[in-house]
Amino acid sequence: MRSVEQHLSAILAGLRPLPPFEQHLLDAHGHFLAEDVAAERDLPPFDNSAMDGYAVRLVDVLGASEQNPVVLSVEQELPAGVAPSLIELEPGTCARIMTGAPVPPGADAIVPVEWTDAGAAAEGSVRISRAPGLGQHIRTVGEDVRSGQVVLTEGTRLGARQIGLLAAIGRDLVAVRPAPRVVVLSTGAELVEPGTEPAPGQIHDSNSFTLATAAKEAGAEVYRVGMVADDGKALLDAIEDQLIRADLVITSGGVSMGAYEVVKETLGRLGTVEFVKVAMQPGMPQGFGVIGPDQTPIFTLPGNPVSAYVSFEIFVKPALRALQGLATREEKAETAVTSESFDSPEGRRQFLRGRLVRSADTGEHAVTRVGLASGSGSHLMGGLAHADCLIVVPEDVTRVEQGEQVSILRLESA
Ligand SMILES: Nc1nc2c(c(=O)[nH]1)N[C@H]1C(S)=C(S)[C@@H](COP(=O)(O)OP(=O)(O)OC[C@H]3O[C@@H](n4cnc5c(N)ncnc54)[C@H](O)[C@@H]3O)O[C@H]1N2
Ligand code: MOO
Repeated sequence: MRSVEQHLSAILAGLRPLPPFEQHLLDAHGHFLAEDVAAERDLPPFDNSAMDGYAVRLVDVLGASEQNPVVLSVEQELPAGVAPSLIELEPGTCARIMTGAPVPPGADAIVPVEWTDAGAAAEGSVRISRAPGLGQHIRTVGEDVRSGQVVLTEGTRLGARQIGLLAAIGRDLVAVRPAPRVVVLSTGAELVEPGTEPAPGQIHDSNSFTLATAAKEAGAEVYRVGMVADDGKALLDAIEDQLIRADLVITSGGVSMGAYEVVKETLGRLGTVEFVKVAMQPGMPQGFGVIGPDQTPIFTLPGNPVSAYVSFEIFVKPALRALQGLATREEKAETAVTSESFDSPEGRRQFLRGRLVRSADTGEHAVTRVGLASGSGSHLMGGLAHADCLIVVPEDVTRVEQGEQVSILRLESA
């Protein structure tokens, strides 16, 4: 049997990041940057006012107070957007200025309009009753971002705040990784679509829904094909039809030891997909390889619903990250104290469904505690839906006692 690490390494060795492409800002949203972005100009690009008020020479207004106001003649009018042909502020004068307007040469502080009579007393002059500090209310050139500074690094996911920064420094196009296009199909003669009444012996296909939405949560663009009959030709035809729009294919079912293991039998014959046993529970029977003219990677996950999901978390998610040019796992290893005792199979890494327990009094947990969300059966979907982490029990541990530290992997929810 292969270890989890050996199988993951074998998978990652066969994957390259998808080629980057240039996108307009709005379309780049949600994608990962494929370049370091440096600012081509300073931000703010020029000294400008943070207040509606009056640009002054500080020496002219020092000591101004309600009792001893200073009166200055208003020689300039500076709305935001004025051309930079600014005139030097003469001593004893000031400029009426709006928020965002460039500060004229000579001015070294802004008096907010609230500290003045707004020119009410006499035409062409303003009465100032309070002095600002040196440079007060002036936003200086480059104080936010310097020209040449790297503002966002490769691998950053572009959300609203990052897109806003790119726009602020004047970028309209950025190189990003495309969302991997993932095709999901399920095999099994017993499967029917949700919303239809299963005949005796039939069950609803849940794997293709779990896997499609998990792939979407991991940043993929997903095509759920649904169910394919347990027939080798139908399976190959369905996969070949889909390859045109796939950067990655995921199947579930048909990979263990049964008499009708269509995936294993059909893809095994191609010689490019390897079927192995991995020392884990759930998720022991695994397949990975490439298929078609473009050597599209394909995962053949086990059919048991929890096995398929755990296999996705442990193997497919890192692969989707690799296709997007990212390090394989984002999360740091965490630990928690178990509130229950349980057994674990020898020689296999067990991934149990866990639920973090919040302390009733504070709502905080200085020590993270975790309980079981369900038993370890690979068919128990109810418990999986209520889990918020996987408890990871090493291969050589067969018993965990209540109160012991265990490793956990947090599960994301939409
Ligand atoms: N003799 C052995 N039997 C089994 C072994 C083994 O080593 N020797 N391994 C077991 C383990 S572990 C797993 S996991 C499963 C893997 O089975 P397959 O990948 O071949 O999947 P199926 O046989 O098609 O289905 C297994 C189980 O899951 C249900 N299923 C399948 N697809 C779906 C779906 N899309 N939605 C919901 N449920 C699905 C299916 O009905 C079966 O109950 O093999 C064990 N057996
Ligand atoms: O290894 Mo299977 O995936 O436990 O149910």
